[in-house]
Amino acid sequence: MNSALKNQLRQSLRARRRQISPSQQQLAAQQLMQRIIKLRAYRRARHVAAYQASDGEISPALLLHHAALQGKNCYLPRIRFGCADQKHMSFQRYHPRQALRVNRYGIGEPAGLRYDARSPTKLDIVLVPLAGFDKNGGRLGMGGGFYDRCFAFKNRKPQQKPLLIGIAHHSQEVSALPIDDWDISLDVIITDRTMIVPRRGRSMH
Ligand SMILES: Nc1nc2c(c(=O)[nH]1)N(C=O)[C@@H](CNc1ccc(C(=O)N[C@@H](CCC(=O)O)C(=O)O)cc1)CN2
Ligand SMILES: Nc1ncnc2c1ncn2[C@@H]1O[C@H](COP(=O)(O)OP(=O)(O)OP(=O)(O)O)[C@@H](O)[C@H]1O
Repeated sequence: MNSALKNQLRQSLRARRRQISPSQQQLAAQQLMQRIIKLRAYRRARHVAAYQASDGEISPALLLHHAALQGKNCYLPRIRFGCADQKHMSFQRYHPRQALRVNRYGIGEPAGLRYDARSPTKLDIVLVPLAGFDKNGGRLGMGGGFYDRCFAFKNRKPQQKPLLIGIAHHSQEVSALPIDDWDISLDVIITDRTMIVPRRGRSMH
């Protein structure tokens, strides 16, 4: 069963990610930002979504800061649980340094009454968190299916916006992930060491 295999891999990759030292985390975040700001897709983007790093994830905070200074609109995911614990995720407008509220997973998300969400189809680029990735654009997430549901439309029309950029520490690469039908694939993967464009990904330069 894929789900047992995925859970096992997820646990070990998350444990590995949590071992990364604070100084290596800082360096990795800088290297990541330097790589992303060179991309044409980033320079052209008006609406950029990322996430609030947690659990040893590589931090997109420097990049979001850069994006805000460039006058781009920034967004963070906000999760919601509906009837029968149905999981939903939206992208809420975010200004770096804005106060965040911690969700049930201990991850900061935009709070407050202003519900300034933008449709996922109207974002230009999304920096996607992941537990593991492979060179084909395969992604292993945290197991909630939040990103898979939110960007399911990309599986039908891969050329459609937004560009999904998986970001990770290089040590999160695995040779081949178990992939299910519903899994989204990444258009490009950027780590602190490299940029990987899966064969069916769009041209990035
Ligand atoms: N930084 C960040 N934000 C994100 C995600 C992410 O992967 N990274 N998400 C990507 O989807 C969504 C949140 N998804 C998550 C799903 C599971 C767990 C998690 O820690 N699960 C625990 C069990 C917790 C519980 O059920 O009480 C675990 O597996 O140990 C965290 C986030 C939206 N925001
Ligand atoms: N498009 C979808 N529609 C309905 N259910 C889905 C969809 N995508 C994923 N799921 C459900 O979500 C659950 C978790 O999937 P999976 O383990 O692939 O999550 P993940 O990609 O690791 O998580 P995340 O995207 O939150 O980081 C699965 O049980 C799956 O049935």
